[in-house]
Amino acid sequence: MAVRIFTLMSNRTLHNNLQYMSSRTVYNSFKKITRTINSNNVSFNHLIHHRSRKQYNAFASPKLNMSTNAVPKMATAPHIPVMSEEVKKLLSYDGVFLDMTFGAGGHTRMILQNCSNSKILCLDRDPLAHQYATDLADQYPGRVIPLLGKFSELPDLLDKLGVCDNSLDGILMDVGVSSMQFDDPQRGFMLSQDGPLDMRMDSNRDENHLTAAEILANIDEDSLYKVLKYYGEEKHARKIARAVVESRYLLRKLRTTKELAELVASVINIDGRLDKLQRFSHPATKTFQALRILVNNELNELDYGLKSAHHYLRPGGTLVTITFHSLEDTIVKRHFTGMDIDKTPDSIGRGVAKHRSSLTSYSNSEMKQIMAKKWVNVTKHVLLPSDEEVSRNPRARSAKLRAAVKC
Ligand SMILES: C[S@@+](CC[C@H](N)C(=O)[O-])C[C@H]1O[C@@H](n2cnc3c(N)ncnc32)[C@H](O)[C@@H]1O
Repeated sequence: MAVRIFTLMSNRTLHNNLQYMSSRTVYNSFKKITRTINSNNVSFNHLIHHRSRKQYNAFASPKLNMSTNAVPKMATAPHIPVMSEEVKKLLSYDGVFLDMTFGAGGHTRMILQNCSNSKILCLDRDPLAHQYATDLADQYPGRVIPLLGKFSELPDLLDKLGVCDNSLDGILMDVGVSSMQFDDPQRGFMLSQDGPLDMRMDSNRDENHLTAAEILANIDEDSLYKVLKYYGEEKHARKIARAVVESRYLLRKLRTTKELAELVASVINIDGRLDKLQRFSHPATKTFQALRILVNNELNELDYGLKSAHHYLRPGGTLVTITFHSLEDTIVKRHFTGMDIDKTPDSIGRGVAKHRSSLTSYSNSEMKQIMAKKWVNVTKHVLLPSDEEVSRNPRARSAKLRAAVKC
């Protein structure tokens, strides 16, 4: 059986994505990773775990008196929506919205309650989140349309519903992993508790979607090094990549989060690092981040999602994005500033410098490119969560919010 790592990923999109990292070598390494994984047979026998579902039912239950202003408690809320007040201000008008990252529906619920004539299309790639959206649709008849799929599947899903281009009034993308995904050891994102090394946001939705364990069992050292270096910004990428490959000969294949976390900790030989809040962070945190991005093809998906958002928003409609690490924020920034995303920053700089030295003004084609602006930024600078929010919900600490209106 041929196994594809990146479904629906054209070479062009992959190429564009990797340009963000300003490195041609990463692109080449990914071609190699894709080839390596294409040539392997794997089995898919993971089950979807519904533990978090119970939490959600408790959270969504009318008995808990879910008002918009109520801050859900950690013990009951499966995911606390980040920068909700800021999102509320930016999307506080009636219309048809698209929540591209429904999760546990915290932001959607806030929009439904704040804008009583609004309707919301609710997309998520995770079947568990989709089930939550279906439950919410029962609570708000005729106002919520649940959609199961990835950003790259959005055009097909919207086509089936007859949603036209340039028609949506507002879109939200709160990218990354939800607390339901993080906090369930069976999903494989967690460092502190053992579980299968899975990391697929889609669970078993696509039988060709490889788990982290399957990738680690097949990837070559150089490709893994590049994944860890660019997606994880991991200083010890080379050592870790070598150890993972060598472990195949010494141990049985890496199968659990604990096995990987221990291997990384033993290799880089530091007890831990401090995060932004000066809290202990496990030495394998960056390795886990890199793998998660790879398993879910997150940067390509984000690039595709931003293009689709532009396509379906009406002129004057607002897109709000929340990202959680610099690689994602760079992609959003480059879309919003209209930087030519097929060019690296270096090549743009060199091109302009060369042009300026030979001519005193911009050429017609360059001028057209400047005029063809797609977005106008609503927020002058990136918005960050307040100290109060971070102390209430430490997971908000690295959030960055940007908003732009479609031209
Ligand atoms: C941070 S959570 C969103 C939380 C949500 N705003 C809330 O208030 O509960 C991110 C969600 O986006 C989903 N997601 C991430 N990448 C996606 C993609 N490419 N396509 C569709 N959903 C995606 C994840 O499955 C996850 O449920």
